[in-house]
Amino acid sequence: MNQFRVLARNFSSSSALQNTVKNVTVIGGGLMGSGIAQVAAQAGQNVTLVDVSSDVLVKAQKSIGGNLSRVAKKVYKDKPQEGEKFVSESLARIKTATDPVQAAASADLVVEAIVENIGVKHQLFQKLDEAAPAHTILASNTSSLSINDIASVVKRKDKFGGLHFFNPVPVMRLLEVVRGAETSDATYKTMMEWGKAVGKTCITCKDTPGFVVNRLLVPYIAEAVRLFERGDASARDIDIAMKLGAGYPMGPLELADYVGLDTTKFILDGWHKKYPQETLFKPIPLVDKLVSEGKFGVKSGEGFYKYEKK
Ligand SMILES: CCCCCCCC(=O)CC(=O)SCCNC(=O)CCNC(=O)[C@H](O)C(C)(C)COP(=O)(O)OP(=O)(O)OC[C@H]1O[C@@H](n2cnc3c(N)ncnc32)[C@H](O)[C@@H]1OP(=O)(O)O
Ligand SMILES: NC(=O)C1=CN([C@@H]2O[C@H](COP(=O)(O)OP(=O)(O)OC[C@H]3O[C@@H](n4cnc5c(N)ncnc54)[C@H](O)[C@@H]3O)[C@@H](O)[C@H]2O)C=CC1
Repeated sequence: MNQFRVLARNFSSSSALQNTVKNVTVIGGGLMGSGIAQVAAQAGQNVTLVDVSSDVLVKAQKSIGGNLSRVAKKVYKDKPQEGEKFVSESLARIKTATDPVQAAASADLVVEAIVENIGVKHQLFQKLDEAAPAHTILASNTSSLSINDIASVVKRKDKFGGLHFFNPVPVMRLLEVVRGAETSDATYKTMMEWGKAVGKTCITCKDTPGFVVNRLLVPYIAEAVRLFERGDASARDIDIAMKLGAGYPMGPLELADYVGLDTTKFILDGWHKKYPQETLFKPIPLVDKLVSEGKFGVKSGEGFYKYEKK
């Protein structure tokens, strides 16, 4: 089913959840945080979007507005006035802030989507744990770090878990709900219900490297780069092969450019350090070279392919 229809259906289906999660604070207003804020606001929740940078928040509001209009054009194709109302009401539900402590004080759920750095995440969660009311659930959108490692600094380990979204958030239909070692049944249930309320299909995974999707995607992308590095096939042909032969929407090298080669390197290096015996996670000289040259993929204008700079 089309994602936009799923969203439309869910605008009215979140009433059961409204008793538990009414106010959501999303920390990190970048690529993922802005998407998470959008889907929560679309589903009728009050959202506070927090970033250290007010410029990022201005940019996030602009991109959310644009993406909401895309949704409205599809869901309210024949009712443009309702579409406009949907956009303005959803936008009005999103407040912005630069102080996570203040923003957590009124939250039922906090979703963290800041930089993928365990030290920075620890500093933030320590503050949030102190500032948020006792009932508040704290969750991380980390793509590669361990939920238990992140949760190690909070007291409320029973109210901590992983909510892993996919890029682009408004379009990708999956949410991975990750239980840490001490996540309670009640917290898990609320996270699953919240995911459904924001229009996602939820799957559950233990706290293992990359959960389901990235555990499979990272070795797949890594093998594609190694294939290209060996000169077995051109980048274009590898991508065409996986799109037309395996039905993927993007080929593996296009996808590596899309998620960022710096991110790919960061994940591989982190996992290699933690699991040195696992050959699938071994560093890839070509990725290291491209990253050292500043070729991160779409965001820098060049990776395996060249892109127009935005
Ligand atoms: C080493 C790896 C390690 C991973 C690192 C960390 C990452 C993670 O933790 C987890 C991840 O996110 S992994 C990445 C997951 N994402 C993917 O695999 C994306 C694959 N690509 C696609 O699905 C489509 O090309 C895509 C949907 C992107 C674009 O589709 P198309 O090529 O058909 O382009 P369009 O025709 O422009 O768009 C299709 C429909 O989607 C709408 N749309 C696109 N972008 C949007 C956005 N940003 N916001 C809202 N709507 C959006 C677009 O309007 C269109 O809608 P329809 O007209 O209804 O089809
Ligand atoms: N980019 C992707 O495809 C995906 C990323 N993720 C994860 O989501 C998280 C965020 O990733 P992106 O949105 O791509 O990053 P991004 O770089 O676009 O956004 C991160 C934002 O966090 C802000 N920030 C940094 N430290 C902060 C702090 N202490 N308090 C408040 N804001 C702070 C930055 O100013 C920046 O705007 C990471 O953990 C990443 O692993 C998960 C799924 C997919």
